[in-house]
Amino acid sequence: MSWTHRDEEGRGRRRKKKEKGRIGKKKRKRGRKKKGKKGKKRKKRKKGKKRKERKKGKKGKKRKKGKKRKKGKRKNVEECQNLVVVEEEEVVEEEEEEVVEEEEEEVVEEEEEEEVEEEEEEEEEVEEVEEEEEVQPSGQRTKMSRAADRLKHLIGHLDRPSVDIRTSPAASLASTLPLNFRYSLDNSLLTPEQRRFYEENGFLLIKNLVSHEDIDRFRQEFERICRREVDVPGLVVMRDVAIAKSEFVSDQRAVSKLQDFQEDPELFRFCALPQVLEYVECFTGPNIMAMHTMLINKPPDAGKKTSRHPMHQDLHYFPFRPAHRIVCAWTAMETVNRQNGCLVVLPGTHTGTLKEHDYPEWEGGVNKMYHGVRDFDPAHPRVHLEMQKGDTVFFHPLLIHGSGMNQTKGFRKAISCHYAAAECYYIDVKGTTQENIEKEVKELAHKRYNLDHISFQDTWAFRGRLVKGDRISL
Ligand SMILES: CCCCCCCCCCCCCCCCC(=O)SCCNC(=O)CCNC(=O)[C@H](O)C(C)(C)COP(=O)(O)OP(=O)(O)OC[C@H]1O[C@@H](n2cnc3c(N)ncnc32)[C@H](O)[C@@H]1OP(=O)(O)O
Ligand SMILES: O=C(O)CCC(=O)C(=O)O
Repeated sequence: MSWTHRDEEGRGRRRKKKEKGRIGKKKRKRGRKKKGKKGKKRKKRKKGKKRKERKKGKKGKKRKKGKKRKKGKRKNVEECQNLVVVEEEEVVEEEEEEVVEEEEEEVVEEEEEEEVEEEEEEEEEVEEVEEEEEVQPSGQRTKMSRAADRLKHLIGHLDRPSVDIRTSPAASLASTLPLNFRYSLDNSLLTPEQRRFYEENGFLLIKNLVSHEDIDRFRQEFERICRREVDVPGLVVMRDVAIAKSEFVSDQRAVSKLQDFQEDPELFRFCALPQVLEYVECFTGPNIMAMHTMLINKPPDAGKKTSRHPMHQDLHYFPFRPAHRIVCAWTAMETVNRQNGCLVVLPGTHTGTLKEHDYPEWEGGVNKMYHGVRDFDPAHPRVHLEMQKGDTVFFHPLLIHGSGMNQTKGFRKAISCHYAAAECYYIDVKGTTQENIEKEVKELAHKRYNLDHISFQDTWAFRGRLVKGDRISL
């Protein structure tokens, strides 16, 4: 079963296939684009009355939509199944259902879902509704079928102009984005399907994105660091809690994670790889900061399950916003699977809020700063992201995720970077659920660097590096 959206190598082939099916859609799209601005304005005036009438009828319509809304939700899970491995039995049944679904039915579902969204967002999207009606050159509506009309509207959504990320006031970033494309920006890289997948699930897996040659170089550099052949300023070396107090071994067996390798030119190359950045840009926009870097060397579990990473949301660690302009790129440096503790994600949780985090009550102890979400729905479908060397997953900082125990004898390696739009802004976490991590980070800064008055925000400003465009507010 395939669980990725795209294999880089297979990209061209699949695109061609899709293109074929989209010819009709494209024609309609072109028709709309040809409309001039004057025509649009004339239409706007005429449509004012229509809008009022629509709003009048909206309340009654909304009540009827309850059933359809449910259907839309189910579809999110189904789409996810098409692209990822889902173990839950229930979900497998749903997947089988989907296999027998006709293409036609899918289109109708899309239309229905779109209709629900359309109504929910009608207030903000008046402009777009107008644009849809302007497709007719004569000013009169053609006899286009209702279904085709809706499909055209959907295409209109996929074809939105870029969302403009401004430097200030930062708060406007969150409020001005259309709800249905809240988590990604207009771009020419993601297919509508990929974009929709990220919007609905909060992650996107791209196969074979980073070359084996690059990964081998990162591995060699990691080994050199472990052998202490290179000294990297600012680097934080973590040992698993199970071995932290044991005798020092000066090789990779003693290191479970490297953090903050921004001053290591070889490892930091990962953060600036063009093929990674082009995906990152779909979420952050063109001004990109690499805020946090890690090379994770998940050790074989010493029998106390300390190699697990509790379920968490990365945003818990970040005093900057907005969340939807932050993204993590996590690349497998070898095969990662359930045996050696692959990533586990709860699809769709990125649409929720930041939850309270604290140390999990694990018998075998837990690594420093490894906070877990206090409560999440244990029945939420889980997706195990099994990946091959070079595969890269991009995920949202509110997505609840973690990783399992490494039950093998090998060290499971991955390299990652958290990126943020340089336009993001720092927030004060006082009085929020992030106060506990703020306290720990400040203590660590004091202990390591003797920095007494450094703020939580400054620990990030100090470590962040620009990788593309201009450094703005971060
Ligand atoms: C300019 C200021 C810079 C400040 C640096 C801030 C770092 C902030 C990290 C933020 C992470 C953001 C991540 C976002 C992405 C999502 C995630 O990855 S979630 C997980 C995030 N957390 C971490 O990655 C932290 C992991 N922990 C570590 O890296 C290390 O534990 C450590 C915090 C670096 C340990 O540092 P330090 O206190 O300097 O360690 P030691 O001096 O070696 O040991 C002190 C003490 O603690 C014991 N110990 C050592 N390692 C561990 C461990 N892994 N778990 C538990 N305890 C550990 C050690 O035995 C010593 O104990 P003692 O009793 O004092 O002898
Ligand atoms: O690599 C892992 O095991 C977990 C990484 C993770 O959860 C993270 O980067 O936030």
